[in-house]
Amino acid sequence: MQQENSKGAAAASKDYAIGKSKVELRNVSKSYGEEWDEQTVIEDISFELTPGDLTVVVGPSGCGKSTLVNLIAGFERPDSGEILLDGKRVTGPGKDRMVVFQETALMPWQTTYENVVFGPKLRGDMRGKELKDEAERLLAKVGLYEFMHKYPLQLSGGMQRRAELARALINKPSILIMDEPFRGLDAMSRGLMQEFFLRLFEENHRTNLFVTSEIDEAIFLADRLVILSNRPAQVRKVIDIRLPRPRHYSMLNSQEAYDYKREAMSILHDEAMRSFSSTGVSSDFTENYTAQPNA
Ligand SMILES: Nc1ncnc2c1ncn2[C@@H]1O[C@H](COP(=O)(O)OP(=O)(O)OP(=O)(O)O)[C@@H](O)[C@H]1O
Repeated sequence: MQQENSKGAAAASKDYAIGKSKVELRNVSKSYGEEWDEQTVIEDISFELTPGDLTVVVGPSGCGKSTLVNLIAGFERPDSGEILLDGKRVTGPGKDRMVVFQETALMPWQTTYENVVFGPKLRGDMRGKELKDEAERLLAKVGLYEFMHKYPLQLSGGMQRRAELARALINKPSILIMDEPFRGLDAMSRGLMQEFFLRLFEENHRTNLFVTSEIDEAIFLADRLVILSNRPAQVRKVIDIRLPRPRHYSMLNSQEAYDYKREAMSILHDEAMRSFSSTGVSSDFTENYTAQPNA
């Protein structure tokens, strides 16, 4: 539940109380298409986003991860089952659930600052000096203070993702949802963004859902890893990742991280095999394919 903070609290502690919501998915299913060509994408999924934790959903390409995001964000409705936010059923989108997508959603004709203030200004949630101060505080936090008057196309890919984060955070969401936000960035920018995002998360431990298809990224970030099957997506396994925080990339070389990776890879490998055999890929290929964890 969103808490009000006492006046005059420091910015960091002001952030700390925000975004500690709980999300419960109970037996959620979703299909698309008409009865005669119906395609079940999500099948009987149940798990929780626990308050203050970073839950990472990982699964094979096309298994239904974005559909899951759309359901939690309220852009889509489940066919059966329910999604609860702090015990209240989700029936549509809301600023309490902000989503950062893999494609940039920044408006190219507006400056970075204008993009960040757009939502609260439109809704009239904040205005004047309060809005300006909050936008500047967040832009400084994501390292874009000097770039606030630049247009999105004048920013690098990593900077655009950080601008999107500021644009989401200004709404003080109860949960932050990230749908493969670093996909498409080059390896160096992706690594830097992962570390940057972790620092941001570890500052206030906002309830967070992060979707990815990269195992290393998943283990590096997660408190809890939810591994999905091929479509229709079902939960194959939930693994608590107990690597210490604050995290550093070197931790991915530890035995503990290796063990997590091996377990997750083995499940995803089984899913890949099931997918190959159902599409008739030759057994020569499937027998020769083995997952090689490389922590
Ligand atoms: N609105 C829709 N109408 C019809 N089919 C849809 C719709 N949204 C998603 N699908 C189908 O659901 C399946 C899962 O798509 P989704 O984008 O959720 O998977 P994903 O795991 O996020 O994929 P990727 O790893 O490629 O990002 C796909 O077959 C897709 O075509």
